Amino acid sequence: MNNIRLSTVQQNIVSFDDGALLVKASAGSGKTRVLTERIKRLIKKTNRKILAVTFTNKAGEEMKERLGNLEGVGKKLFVGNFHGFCQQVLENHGKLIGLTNLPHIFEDETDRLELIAQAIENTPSYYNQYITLNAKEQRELRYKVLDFISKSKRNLLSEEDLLNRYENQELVLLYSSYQDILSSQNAIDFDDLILLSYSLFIENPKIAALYRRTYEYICVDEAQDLNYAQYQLLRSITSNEYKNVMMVGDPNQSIFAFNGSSADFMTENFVEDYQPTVIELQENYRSSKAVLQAADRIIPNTSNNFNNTVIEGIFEIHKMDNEQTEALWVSNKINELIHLKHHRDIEGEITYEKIAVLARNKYVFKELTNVFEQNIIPYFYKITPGSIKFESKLMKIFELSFRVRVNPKDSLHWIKLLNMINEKDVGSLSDLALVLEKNEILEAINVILGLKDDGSNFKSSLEKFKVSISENDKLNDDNEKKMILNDIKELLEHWHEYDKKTDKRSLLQFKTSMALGKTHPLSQKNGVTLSTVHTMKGQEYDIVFLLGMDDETFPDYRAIRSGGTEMIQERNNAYVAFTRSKRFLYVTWPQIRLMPWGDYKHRSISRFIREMS
Ligand SMILES: Nc1ncnc2c1ncn2[C@@H]1O[C@H](COP(=O)(O)OP(=O)(O)OP(=O)(O)O)[C@@H](O)[C@H]1O
Repeated sequence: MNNIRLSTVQQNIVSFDDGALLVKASAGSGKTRVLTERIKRLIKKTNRKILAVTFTNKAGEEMKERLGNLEGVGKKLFVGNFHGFCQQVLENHGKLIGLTNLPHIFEDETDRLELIAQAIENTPSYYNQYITLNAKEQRELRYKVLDFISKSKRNLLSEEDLLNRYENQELVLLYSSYQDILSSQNAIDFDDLILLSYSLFIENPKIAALYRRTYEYICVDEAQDLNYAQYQLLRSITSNEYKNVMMVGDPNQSIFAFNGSSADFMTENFVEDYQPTVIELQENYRSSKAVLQAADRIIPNTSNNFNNTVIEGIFEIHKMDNEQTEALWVSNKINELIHLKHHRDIEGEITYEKIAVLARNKYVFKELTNVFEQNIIPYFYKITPGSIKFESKLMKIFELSFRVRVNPKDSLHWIKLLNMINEKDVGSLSDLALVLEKNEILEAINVILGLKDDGSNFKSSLEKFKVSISENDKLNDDNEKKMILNDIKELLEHWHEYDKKTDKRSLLQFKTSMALGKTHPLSQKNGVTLSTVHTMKGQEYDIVFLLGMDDETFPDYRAIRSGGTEMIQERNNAYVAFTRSKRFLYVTWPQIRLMPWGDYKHRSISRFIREMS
């Protein structure tokens, strides 16, 4: 990797000095590569710091890994996503906006929806209508309110702005009620992290100036994914006189519009506000000719130079009778490739780890995983890093108790905990320990009560707990025991990741780091990767299967209904899927699909594929 010779255009980006820079780069053109090389150079050059914003923790970690043990990396560079950066801003200066205790993050959507239900209950005018609705309508309404709150925050609107702007004052009342509940539990959501940091910079220009002085250079990767709040946050730090901002992105890979992202912040606002030098990177270094020609038929003229590509590669489209035959075909093809071992287009031996199966949504994998299990093909789901999703009941109880331990005001999870163990009228974790009979639940609670705030006995306590569970003869459900042990192992892996990256440890900070997805072990798992396209952003595999390319699955039926931006995003999504492949790309679609409500439906080929021919 380090021996790669950069092209002249890539070199120009790496050696770019002061001023604003916009790098518009198509898929596989080496964006991440040049960004890393430029940061490497700037670290050596500057006495101050560099802020590198990535959109996924994985991208950040990869960047750190590529920078290796270069002197100064630890001290001179902040790499992370916006949420991680804001968390640090609030940790250091939150007091200035009244945050005496650092709030806890409620990262799960299901938790936030529950708070919405509480907020509705607290708002009588709304509640009276709400209870007349059926369960499905109530659920839709909770989502609608959550969406309204999230959108308002992403547009940096204060409650006062909302009151002036919206006729539907009840929605605004719900917003206030939701915020009150959050703050009574000393909690915030992800959108608040950005909103609060933005307010902090706007209300305290001296702090913004301090950040300007601290960070001599700011680099934003995947800048096509910026949303309004993130862009304004950057503006609030940089103000008008600061120009050393670099943005790198690809408008054709913009696929998060549903989160308020738009490539316009990079291609229009940034250009207008900072007047950057613009450099385009178009040569694709990743993919074979076959893959590039196919991608070019999804979105034409993105990477013009594929005629120079020497590796031929494979692109095939296969029509299947139904989902079973589709899954079987993929599984057989994988076996065939594995047995082949070598192919002149692929460097090294063909292994399961070089293969990914992508789909528009995770439901498409159902048949495939059955067939993989029967044919003993190892696989794993790639998930967006976040908190651990424990499988065993005991560790779910552990997790709820841990949340309450680090945030005693967290009544949402406290009530969930009591419901889960059928207890009521208990006020605290230590009281709970007094009323529980002697079993593994009590043991879990005692482990949590025994943890020191600075986390110094976290590892040893969890290891002891693990031994005790494995020796517990009363746990006679072998499956549950296995799940508990797996869950503890996973928790310890997260602790390990946290521990190795942190100097000043604490239980609270560990919980926050998990919520921010910073503690996910990066190690590649064994087997074929299954992933939705959104989760596969920025990754590459030698062999890619794109499963379920029937119309209304990909593009998604809702996008077809809405048209406009949503369909552009769907096409971008297909483009991202195609360009993840380095060498071989196989697209499949079933002519009959089992629908979620239980009947079979005839399908036609995805319009994106049909239009290619
Ligand atoms: N000058 C070069 N010569 C050879 N290979 C290169 C060169 N630049 C980049 N590459 C390789 O091309 C591939 C794509 O690079 P990288 O991941 O940086 O691209 P990207 O633009 O970030 O991709 P995407 O946006 O599609 O995720 C990598 O395998 C990288 O090592």
